[in-house]
Amino acid sequence: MTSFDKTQGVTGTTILRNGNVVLANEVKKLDIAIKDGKIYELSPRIEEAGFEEQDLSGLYVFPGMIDVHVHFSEPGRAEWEGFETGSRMMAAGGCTTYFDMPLNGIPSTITEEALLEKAEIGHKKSWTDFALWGGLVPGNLDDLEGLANNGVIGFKAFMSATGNDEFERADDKTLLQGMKKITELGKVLALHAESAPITDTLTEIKIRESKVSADDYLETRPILAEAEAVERALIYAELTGCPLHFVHISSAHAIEKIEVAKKRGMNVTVETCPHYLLFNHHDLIEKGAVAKCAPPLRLPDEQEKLITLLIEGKFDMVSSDHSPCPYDMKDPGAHNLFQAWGGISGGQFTLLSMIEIAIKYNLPFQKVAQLTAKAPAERFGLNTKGEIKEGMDADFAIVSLNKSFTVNKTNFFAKHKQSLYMNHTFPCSVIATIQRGNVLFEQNRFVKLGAKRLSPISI
Ligand SMILES: NC(=O)NC(NC(N)=O)C(=O)[O-]
Ligand SMILES: [Zn+2]
Ligand SMILES: [Zn+2]
Repeated sequence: MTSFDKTQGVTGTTILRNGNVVLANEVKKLDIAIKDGKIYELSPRIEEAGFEEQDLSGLYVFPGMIDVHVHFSEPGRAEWEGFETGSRMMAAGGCTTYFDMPLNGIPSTITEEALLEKAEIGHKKSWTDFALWGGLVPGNLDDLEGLANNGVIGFKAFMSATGNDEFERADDKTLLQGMKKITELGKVLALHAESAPITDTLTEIKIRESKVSADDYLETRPILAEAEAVERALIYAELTGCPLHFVHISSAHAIEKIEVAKKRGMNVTVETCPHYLLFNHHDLIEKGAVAKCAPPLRLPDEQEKLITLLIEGKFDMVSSDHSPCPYDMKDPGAHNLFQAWGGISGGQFTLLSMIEIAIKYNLPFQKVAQLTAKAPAERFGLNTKGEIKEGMDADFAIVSLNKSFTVNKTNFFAKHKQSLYMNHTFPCSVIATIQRGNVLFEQNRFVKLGAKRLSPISI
């Protein structure tokens, strides 16, 4: 079993030998020389005096995952997750950079002051590099410039209820004015695209009629609610020229609309999450609140459509949307699903999920690397990350296909151990995670190094 030398420092000089390296266009057996945290050389056989060596025969070397969508809820609700456990969990899943969302923490990241406070906490506690989203909410239009000047990776707004009193959804006027400003600031606006009028109205009716089962929950968030919001947002983006990123898209209908916009040359990207690909509405019925999210897990036929769209390259990237909460907010015995927290806890499993899907559907591993690292880096301006090539940061996820991984309470490193993924067996496992040339995680052992907050170099 490969055991990494954890003593090497940032200036560590190491050759990772014989790994199956997942490049942008192929997987190739190569040596990787690391020097001063960068990929110094890539070639079939490297001879460098004085370099440490690690043999990676039989293992796969992916670019460290860049997860653009997590909620660590700190400051203010660190007991929900927090930077310390959240980022450590991500490292255990082969993730070397994450973008933390502006809501669920208190205060929300909707002012310059809140951003700087959160950045300081992240610098102290994060196990991996990270970036921070700013929020667009009613009334913070004048804060957007300060947030942009202090390096937010982009802005996030909700078109439906957020589940969070401290972060209001954006009404149409806020959306339009915000898009105009965000265009001027040269940033991207990420959107939770579900129609508030549709979801709120259908929810009120169900609650009034005391119909609060899993099926009732699904009926309150129909695919049309997502399609309508996507359509409206695309029209506003056409009006304002605002670059858009749709988060956690869950339906083929929404993708149809996004594809038309892309073909018309609009600046729009779209993500989905592994839970929409690996699970479906029957898991909500069977497992209850741990499977509750918004948009909801869809019926099996929609799940199949999403997998087909993924294989066809219609999703730009995949993120976890890790949105955990304290145990009692996901009470498995909750008779009223509507009262349970909406969010899937599983940030550790995105890369493993994508490799599972790649193996099952014969998707080349370079496509997995595109979805989990290259596309996020390119979309959000991280120009030293996202691909294994000379000069880039030495960020890697070392994966074994010869060792399966069954999720349990000891190998799932989130703060709260309830998860939709509990007892799920992946056909692969993360052997080690390396950040800028240093071993962060290896076989359930962690090494704390010190993280960098990233701001986009250019969009
Ligand atoms: N406040 C949240 O964490 N919401 C999240 N919850 C989900 N997806 O169920 C989200 O991304 O919308
Ligand atoms: Zn959302
Ligand atoms: Zn989210």
